[in-house]
Amino acid sequence: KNFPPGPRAFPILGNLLELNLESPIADFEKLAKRYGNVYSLFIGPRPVVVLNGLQAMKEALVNKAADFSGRPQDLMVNHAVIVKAHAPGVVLADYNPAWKEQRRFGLMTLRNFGLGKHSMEQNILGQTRRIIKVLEQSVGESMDPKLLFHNAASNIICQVLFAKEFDYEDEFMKFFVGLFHETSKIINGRWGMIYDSMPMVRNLPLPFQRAFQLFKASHERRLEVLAENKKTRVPFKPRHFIDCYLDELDKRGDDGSSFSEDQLCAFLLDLHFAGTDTTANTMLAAFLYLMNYPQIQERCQQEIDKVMDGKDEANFEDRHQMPYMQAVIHEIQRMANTVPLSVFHCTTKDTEVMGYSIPRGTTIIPNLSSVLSEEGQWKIPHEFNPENFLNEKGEFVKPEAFMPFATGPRMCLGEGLARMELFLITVTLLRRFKFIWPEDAGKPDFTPLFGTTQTPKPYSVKVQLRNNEQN
Ligand code: HEM
Repeated sequence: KNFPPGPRAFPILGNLLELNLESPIADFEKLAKRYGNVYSLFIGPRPVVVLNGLQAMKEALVNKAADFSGRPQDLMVNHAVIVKAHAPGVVLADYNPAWKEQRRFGLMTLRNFGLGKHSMEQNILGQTRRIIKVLEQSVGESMDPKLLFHNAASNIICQVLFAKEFDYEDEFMKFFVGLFHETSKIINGRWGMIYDSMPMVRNLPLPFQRAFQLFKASHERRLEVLAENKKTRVPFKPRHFIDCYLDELDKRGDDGSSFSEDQLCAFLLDLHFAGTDTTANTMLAAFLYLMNYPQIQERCQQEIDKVMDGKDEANFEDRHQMPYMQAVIHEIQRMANTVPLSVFHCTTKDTEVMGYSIPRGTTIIPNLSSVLSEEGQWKIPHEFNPENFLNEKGEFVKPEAFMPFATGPRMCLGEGLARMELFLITVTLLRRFKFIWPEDAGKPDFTPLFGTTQTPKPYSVKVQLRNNEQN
């Protein structure tokens, strides 16, 4: 009763046949025009409510945060990623004291382990130097930057988690970057939909079993990393996230808290997965736009040259002197729309949003995409234009509708790290190179490939060394 309106559902598949599963974003937009900013759908037998626009998003995720911050528990992603049921990690954990405890620990540890401090900057700049080396070898030639950014993002988070970086050809690196890529495709694709809609097929030897195998194998690898670190660990002299977590376990003993080695293993995967694909795909979008808007790229470089004059390396504080660069990076995030439907939420009790009643246990899709291009919230909602983040004095301003990291208590835990990466990598690369869209590349296609994390269609870059003093 008083459930949000939506299209009529068919048995078994619900509304799946009406959605373009290659990318349902445009269909979601059409449905909002027809039914309003809060509407319902059936994904298979499961009712879901889609939230669109800033007002609905704020009412649900911020004002009624406790009602809307659960996570659905019986999707393929839960079954595949969570190898031990009692240790769900953070991303997929339901809204409960265990999640809160783990999240608080994660945030605090990321902060203490150098966010905003020198060590995290050095970590990011170190990986950027590796990118530079590869790009220098390709001056004048076209090259696909995809793995470059994935490897860099993976190494940055591995440094935080267990103080290790890997060669791009290393088996461990290839395994994890491949795991993220392959399992996202399965979970977000047709096989994931079939698994979620038809419980009777779940045990059949269908292609989605591959995702289960890969996550199990990744669990074994995480156990190996943990065992290796335990051999050299000195209690209460933490070197990285794993040590901090083990110290916390020692401190707590058997206090009945949610801390355990299994939880640590789940947390490692969460941070590695969530911290790799998101940042790397945003970086890919960044260079796609910068190459195809050469005047914007040049204006960034002028600002960078001015602020960096006489300095060897950028630091995160430099952003305050670079309003244009800040505007460009935020505009890239707005257009990249990297996590378009957030991570699905779930209601924790019977509740209401925008006047509609939503029963407990309803899956909620926060359509972040709808807010990032919402008319009325942006000066130029449907175009790539840094003016969206600049006032008349040329100062950087961040509109409330900028929520690529979502909002509310479940908001991205890695926002601080991600923002630092996007700034330092982009500024450092733009200072050294001019990025050119290859002559034979045809017209750019900005429409991303859909997924929990969207990525630009494959493309190539060409770089030229810039003639500043640094070169
Ligand atoms: C541009 C980069 C990134 C974007 C756009 C992004 C976006 C998001 C979004 C939309 C969510 C879902 C929030 C919700 O459920 O309401 C999320 C959750 C999360 N992100 Fe990120 N993220 C990025 C980078 C990172 C990085 C670098 C890390 C790791 C250090 C990270 C770790 C997490 C975790 C652990 C969660 C789950 C939080 C929870 O459930 O409490 N993310 N992120």
